[in-house]
Amino acid sequence: MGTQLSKRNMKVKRLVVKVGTSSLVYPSGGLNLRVIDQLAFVLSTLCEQGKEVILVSSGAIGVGLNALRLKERPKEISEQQALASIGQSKLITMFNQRFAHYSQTIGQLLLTHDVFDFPASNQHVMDTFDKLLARHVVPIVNENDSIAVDEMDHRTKFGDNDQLSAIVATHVDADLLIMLSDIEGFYDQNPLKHDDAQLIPTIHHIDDETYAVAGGKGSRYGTGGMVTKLTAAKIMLQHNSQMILASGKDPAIILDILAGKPLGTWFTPEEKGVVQNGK
Ligand SMILES: Nc1ncnc2c1ncn2[C@@H]1O[C@H](COP(=O)(O)OP(=O)(O)O)[C@@H](O)[C@H]1O
Ligand SMILES: N[C@@H](CCC(=O)OP(=O)(O)O)C(=O)O
Repeated sequence: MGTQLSKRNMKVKRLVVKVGTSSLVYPSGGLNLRVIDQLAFVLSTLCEQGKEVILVSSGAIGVGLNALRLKERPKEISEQQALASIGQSKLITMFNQRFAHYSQTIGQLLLTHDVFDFPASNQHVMDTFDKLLARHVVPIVNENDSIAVDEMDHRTKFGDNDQLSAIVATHVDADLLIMLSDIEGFYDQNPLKHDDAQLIPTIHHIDDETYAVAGGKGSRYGTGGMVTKLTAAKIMLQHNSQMILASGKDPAIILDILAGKPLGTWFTPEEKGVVQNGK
């Protein structure tokens, strides 16, 4: 546990932040305006400091459910896709308002998996990211839930935004992926079921043993639970990059993470996992 007290070495120019539905939507269904506003403030501040920031935001279906006052996610795909269409436009409107309050321009990118599979479309989406970042705009990314569907050999779904955020982060060569969830980090057992679960501060390798302690989702809005977060971390490690899993309750945590404070769980290749002792 010695690393808990040491500052992390964080040199980040290009950053991807992923925020899950559980951080954006209250258990009762309403939008968490405080979190949205703080995210807008923190990410705008980082842009002002010259960093390049991409936000991958979930929430389309959760916000759509609330807009129609539905308590349960409908089973039918077309119903879910209609909800995503309603929720995504409300969500981006809210982000637009809050970022505008901090004089920050945003852009919306709704992606499907095939974009990354075909070289020309992959190149185009990369060019779009580059142009937006060069103009100090924050791209806000989600899966295009209203049209994504898998058929035969045509794969358009990512399945979950944890993997989408890692795919985006590796494609744009981000220095760091910060994954904000409803939990402080990765624990040695599911903290919802075990009171004595311990937070693991640093992970260099993900193997079957790591997956064995990853449980399912924590709220009715979450999708993948810890399994999809580990898969995202694995994608980052394979790309010799890093991810920090931390709580999205207070998005100001992003500033502390970038300052090197040992918060959450740091998934990092061994050679990058250097800490500055005593600073
Ligand atoms: N080993 C573990 N460490 C931390 N959380 C775990 C673990 N196993 C299962 N979980 C659960 O995973 C949940 C986070 O996943 P999820 O509900 O999908 O969140 P999000 O909406 O942020 O994507 C936590 O609330 C927790 O209950
Ligand atoms: N694209 C979906 C979210 C999928 C997803 O992975 O959700 P979450 O587990 O809350 O990050 C939506 O916007 O509702």
